Amino acid sequence: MNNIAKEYYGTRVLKGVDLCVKPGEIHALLGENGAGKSTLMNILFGMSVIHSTGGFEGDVLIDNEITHVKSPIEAMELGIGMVHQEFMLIPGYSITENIKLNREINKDNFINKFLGSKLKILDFKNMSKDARAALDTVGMDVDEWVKVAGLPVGYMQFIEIARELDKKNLKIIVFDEPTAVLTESEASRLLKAMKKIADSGIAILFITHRLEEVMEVADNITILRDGELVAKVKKQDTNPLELAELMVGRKIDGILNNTTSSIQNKSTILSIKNLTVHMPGEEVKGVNLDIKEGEILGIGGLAGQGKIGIANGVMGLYPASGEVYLKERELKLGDPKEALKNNLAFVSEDRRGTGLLLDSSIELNIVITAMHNQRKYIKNYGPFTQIKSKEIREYSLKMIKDLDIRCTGPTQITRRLSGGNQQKVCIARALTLEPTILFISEPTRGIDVGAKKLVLETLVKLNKELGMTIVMTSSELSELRSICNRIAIVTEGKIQGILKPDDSDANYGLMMAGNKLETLSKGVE
Ligand SMILES: Nc1ncnc2c1ncn2[C@@H]1O[C@H](COP(=O)(O)OP(=O)(O)OP(=O)(O)O)[C@@H](O)[C@H]1O
Repeated sequence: MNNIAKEYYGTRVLKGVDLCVKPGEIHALLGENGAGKSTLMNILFGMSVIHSTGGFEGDVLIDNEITHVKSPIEAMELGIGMVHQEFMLIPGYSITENIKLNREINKDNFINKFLGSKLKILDFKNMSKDARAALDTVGMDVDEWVKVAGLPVGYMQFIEIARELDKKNLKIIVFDEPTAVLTESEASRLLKAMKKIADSGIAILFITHRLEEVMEVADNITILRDGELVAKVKKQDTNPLELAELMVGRKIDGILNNTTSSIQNKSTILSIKNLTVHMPGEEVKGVNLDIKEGEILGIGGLAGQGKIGIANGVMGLYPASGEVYLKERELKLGDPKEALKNNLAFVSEDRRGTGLLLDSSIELNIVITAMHNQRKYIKNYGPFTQIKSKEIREYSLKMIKDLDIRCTGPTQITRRLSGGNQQKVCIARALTLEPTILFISEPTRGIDVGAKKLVLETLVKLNKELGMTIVMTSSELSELRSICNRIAIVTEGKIQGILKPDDSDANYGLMMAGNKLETLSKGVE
């Protein structure tokens, strides 16, 4: 891609960017939230958001030929593939049917010989063979005829990749934060699969915020900042700190280490008893957990083991049974309004379900739930209500600064923000409720290294200054260990045990693999 420039509604978001990827290379594309990575990829894929907003300048060359891709279908025909962050699989279909969707193999039979090709039947044997080959490349040994519904979320990513690999003309494949939903072991399997794919001559464009992964697999790295190309480096000539500094344009200090205060004398604020939650792929099967007032409790564990289901169950988003007590009051399960009424707030792990009002301003999105549920920022004069616009503006500006939301200002509509910045608006919206307990899942998913620290710092600040109890679910152990007082590990839908943030890596590994470590972490519970 040569000298690419793009404007959205008068704002330049790409300014003369070059990106060159060779066959068989793993090329990392890095940049802060809003740096322009997705926009560059949208140009490569010929997405309509680009054409409908005035197109772009510069040239895209594929195999040295200027090729302006007009649509995603054309991109696919040209051998450009994409592994979506939001899985696009059909749950009721088997793995093979998903891999071969729209590229089914047919065979002749007695009837179609006479009545035409429309009556050909599916050639299951050859479809199976192709699916198996693609699954083997990504190192997935699950049966290829198993239904996708109910498989752990970690598997979905591998099926998406297998589907791309099965397209025989694939030349370049874009991985957009592929490990964000994976656990550490799954992520390392994915990185291995990426190397194997690259070895077969397919180029990989790797977008990630995890710099250690870049150091592990990338050959070359392109870094964008504010829509400009700031550096092209070879992996062997750099290190994660330098990459982080190139991305944000300033010195970065290490991940914060919260000096966790003792929770021993604290009383229980939320008591969960025998909770079961029917969340597909994240079933909770009898969780007992006491959450202490004013603590930051981490919930960790491998994908598909149920850690994600706990907050979703308590907040009433999935059918649940068992008992949950807020102090002495029993909460009605299965009703999201009940949770909000009791001043519990939730930042979901599900990016698609974040429910932003995409055509409304950042400031309205930040305050809307608090306005509706708590009558905050509203003044009543008899039958009339007035919105406190000045206070909303001031508060939004503070949130924009605290969470480093990259935008043109509080009135910008959220649709025009990058994915990571939309995430930050969701976090700000939950914080505005000043909840008694904040459930926050995967708080830094999709958020760049610089802003990650800010988000975690904001959580610590709210915990310390307002005494907010926080329950944070994350697949990043380092993140849990950096700010939590205690970390509950979930395996097979139950709490396997509770660890201290400074317990050894080996103990974390053992517990996540399902071992009971009774003698560990005395005094933690
Ligand atoms: N549809 C749109 N309309 C207007 N502006 C947009 C649109 N999509 C993106 N932008 C703007 O373009 C800039 C680059 O955004 P982009 O999504 O490319 O960033 P990114 O590097 O992919 O970020 P992230 O890591 O958060 O996904 C941002 O300033 C964003 O606000």
